Amino acid sequence: MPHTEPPVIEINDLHKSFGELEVLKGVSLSAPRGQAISMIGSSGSGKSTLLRCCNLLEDSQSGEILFEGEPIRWHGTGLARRPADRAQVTRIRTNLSMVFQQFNLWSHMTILENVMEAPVTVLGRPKKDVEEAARSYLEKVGIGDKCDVYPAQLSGGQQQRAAIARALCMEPKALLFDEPTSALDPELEQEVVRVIKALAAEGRTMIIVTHDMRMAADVADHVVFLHQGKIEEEGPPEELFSNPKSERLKGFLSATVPA
Ligand SMILES: Nc1ncnc2c1ncn2[C@@H]1O[C@H](COP(=O)(O)OP(=O)(O)OP(=O)(O)O)[C@@H](O)[C@H]1O
Repeated sequence: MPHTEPPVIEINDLHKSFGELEVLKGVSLSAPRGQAISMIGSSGSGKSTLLRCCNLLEDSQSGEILFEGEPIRWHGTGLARRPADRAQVTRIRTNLSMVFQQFNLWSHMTILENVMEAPVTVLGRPKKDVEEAARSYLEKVGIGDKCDVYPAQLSGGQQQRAAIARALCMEPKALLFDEPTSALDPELEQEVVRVIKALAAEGRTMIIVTHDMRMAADVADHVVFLHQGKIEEEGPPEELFSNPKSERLKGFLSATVPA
């Protein structure tokens, strides 16, 4: 029998509320290894929440989350449901590196120290090996000459590329991007988009929440359109963007894609 590899991340019928507000209303999503997924949708549709549920930064009230086929174990139900096994959460979280809109670099550390911090302190990897890897990832994202400067000395685009190098240095199974270009001036956006595109071309598993429809189309193998906490439509970018089926997606695209 052929061996079918489980997806890196699989979510089945996930429900998530903040108090009375139900934000995810039964979402199922699968991120097979090597696939880049763009997640689009109006403000408030639940994109960031879904991304944060993937690496357990948010709790959820019902539904399954699996990492490489391994289900998250829960205790409690409803609003009291929490992951039951902290060690499992830590292991999964270190395998799903997140890149945030606001970069979240440590301001008191140099760029090299920022990139080295988690692999050394969280994963306990030897400093010498991590430094070598960190320098090569900084080179890869085009800021190999910025190792010894502090974040405040860099442009937003350079800081975001440093944050991507930091995520890569954890050698994760997937990268989760939460609006990676939204805080950047348009002229700096492109340098970050180029890096993300190169990562997609390498076959990295990625989920990218974005308002940038061009990036969503260029980078992804698969696009998911979220509307009010449900997946309204999904498919390959060439189909979704040129031949949207649902009226909601048509309306969303006509409001967001420049003519
Ligand atoms: N920590 C929280 N506490 C309460 N409500 C929250 C919290 N985080 C998000 N929400 C609410 O959940 C809904 C979905 O938010 P989310 O950030 O996931 O949407 P989004 O699609 O990513 O939006 P945007 O594109 O504006 O970032 C919104 O109504 C938001 O106000």
